[in-house]
Amino acid sequence: MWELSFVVPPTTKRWTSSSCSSPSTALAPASLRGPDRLLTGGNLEGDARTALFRLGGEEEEVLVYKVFIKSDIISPFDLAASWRAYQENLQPSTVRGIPDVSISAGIDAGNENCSSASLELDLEHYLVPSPALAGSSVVYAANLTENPRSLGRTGVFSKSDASSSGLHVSSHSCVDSSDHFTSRKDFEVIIPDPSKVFRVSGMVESKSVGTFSPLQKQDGQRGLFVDRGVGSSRLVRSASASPFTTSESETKKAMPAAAGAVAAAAVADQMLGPKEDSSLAIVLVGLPARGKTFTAAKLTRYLRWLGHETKHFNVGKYRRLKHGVNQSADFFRADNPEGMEARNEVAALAMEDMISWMQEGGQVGIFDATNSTRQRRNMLMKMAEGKCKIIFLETLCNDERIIERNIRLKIQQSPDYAEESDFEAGLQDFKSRLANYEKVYEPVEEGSYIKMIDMVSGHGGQIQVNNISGYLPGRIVFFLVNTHLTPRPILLTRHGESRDNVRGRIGGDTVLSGSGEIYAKKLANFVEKRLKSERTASIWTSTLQRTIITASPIFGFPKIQWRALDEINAGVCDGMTYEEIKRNMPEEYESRKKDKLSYRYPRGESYLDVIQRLEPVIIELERQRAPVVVISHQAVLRALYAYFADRPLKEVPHIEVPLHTIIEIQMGVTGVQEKRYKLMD
Ligand SMILES: Nc1ncnc2c1ncn2[C@@H]1O[C@H](COP(=O)(O)OP(=O)(O)O)[C@@H](O)[C@H]1O
Ligand SMILES: O=P(O)(O)OC[C@H]1O[C@@](CO)(OP(=O)(O)O)[C@@H](O)[C@@H]1O
Repeated sequence: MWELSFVVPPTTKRWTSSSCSSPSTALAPASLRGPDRLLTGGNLEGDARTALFRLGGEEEEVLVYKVFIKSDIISPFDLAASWRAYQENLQPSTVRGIPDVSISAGIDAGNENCSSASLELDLEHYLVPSPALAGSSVVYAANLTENPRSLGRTGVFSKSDASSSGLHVSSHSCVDSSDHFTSRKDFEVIIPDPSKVFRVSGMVESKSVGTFSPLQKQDGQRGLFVDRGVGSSRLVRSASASPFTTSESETKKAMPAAAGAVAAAAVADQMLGPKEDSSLAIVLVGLPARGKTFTAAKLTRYLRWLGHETKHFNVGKYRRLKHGVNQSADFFRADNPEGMEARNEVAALAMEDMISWMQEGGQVGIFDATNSTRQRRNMLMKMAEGKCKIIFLETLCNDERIIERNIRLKIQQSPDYAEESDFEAGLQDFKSRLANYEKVYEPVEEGSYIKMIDMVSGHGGQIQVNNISGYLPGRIVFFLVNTHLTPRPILLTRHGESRDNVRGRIGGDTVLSGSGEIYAKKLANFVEKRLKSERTASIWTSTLQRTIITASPIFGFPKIQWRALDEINAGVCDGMTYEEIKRNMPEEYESRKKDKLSYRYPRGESYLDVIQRLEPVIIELERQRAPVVVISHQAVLRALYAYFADRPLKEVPHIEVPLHTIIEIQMGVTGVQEKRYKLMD
């Protein structure tokens, strides 16, 4: 197989598939690449459609090739890029078939490989078990929240509840337990003259709430404490003359498992002095069945993935443990003093637990309950005073159909109705409970708040914010603005096997092996069949050829190249085998083995770096309403998958993402579900 490249001058007026077969250019520089030879300096000559290569030498050897041109429509951008590349490098253009954004033509009726008539694929036939997310049953998010410590102490806490937490992750983890969880390499901070920057006595002002909090340590404290993005009162000037350093234990406690923007914001906050309280409480507000637990779980997942230490406290879980699962609607009446007292008590216990955890270094606590009266919210604000900043997150929904659907989902999922065999009776009870709440509901008008109004109906939704400032709250708002509930699949796959994969070389930018090419075709068939009933969908690739080539047989969908989807940059190790790294750079090899998550290749990236650059990809995947096929790389897909599967950061570098396998993430009203298809043996 020989590949002919030629360059079209920018003066070419028209260059479409039809003009391709009779080019108006008289002379176009050409090169020819074969399995063992590259011929440059040739010309593609006008109507004769022959490529001539004058090889020089005494005999002035000339090679003449007859050329048959078959081309898709070439965009002006491609043409310009091709010409620029030629002029700059005097080399054959390396511009590959697909520009940054391209819409491939519809399916060519004459092309057997692509026509749906040839599709015999039975998708179910390729299904394989998924390691983390149960394919069919969804775990109710409230069950996965924090286990009550305070109730544990009083002996009310039951063992079965403890084991339900985190079930979908831990039971199938495939993780190397030798992992560590520090990321010091990301925090080498050099500060020119610290004495001019910090003037610290024993107290630090928290400007946002105007309170003063004592420093945790004063004399003799060394080093820079990083607050993971919400500000902290823990920064002090180094007491010694040495540059800012931290002891091992301090580092472990205070350093975020994050890189890039998260780390930069944390360090900047520290250098300028604490602007905010050290911990942030997101307190949910809303009537039952308004998506509070759903939203709390999703936000927890996002913040943890970014490297912020976050916990989700669900007051319902405390109530069930302390008072049992069978409380009827009466328990929730505002004029039932015992019920009110019991509910306030469990709310206070959960808040206490959350604050204790924050005082041990926890960063973001998500406090999930109805918190539907001003009185309840006042109680929480009092408890938080001087300890953490509170932002209320209210979920409002005016669409009766959505509320009805949510109620039905709750009867199916909530442990409150697990023992109720009569669905209709459960429904009636839940509706009375809701009416009890509605009677006394007071929308949030106090403090800092974010209101999500009709965000799931798909139209007319909005987010209102009041008195929100700071790095992390800003990110939270941005995340919430972009999330929705429209069901759609996200298909994640690595590129087909590359030639470097075969040789065991990391990184690089090689084309596909034979079996990689077969996968590309099978993937195209799969995508066509899986998405045939979808109105639209898009294909995202990295900018490396192994993903672009894998996407090339897919027709009919726009293709987008993202640099953010490029494989982890292996820096000076790019192109080496793991064996070569071990032999030639044993220290690097050992460092990576010890802490694969935060190890950064010299002049390259760490997994934490990769996660940071993938944040816009996650936001866009959340925002998209149509299906997306992501064709990317092992490290990148580990990071993306960890977000959807809610896997802890330390597991990310070890998650199994095999070649020639499609991971289908189904986003929907009950959360995230997963299916895996293995297209080749
Ligand atoms: N912002 C929202 N508004 C309305 N419904 C939502 C929202 N977010 C999620 N939902 C839907 O509400 C259902 C019930 O949510 P859940 O979190 O259990 O309610 P709550 O905690 O408010 O009682 C979810 O399964 C989801 O489909
Ligand atoms: O972090 P590890 O486990 O090394 O995995 C990432 C590696 O996976 C590889 C294959 O070994 O990805 P890819 O298949 O995209 O080429 C390397 O390029 C990359 O460095």
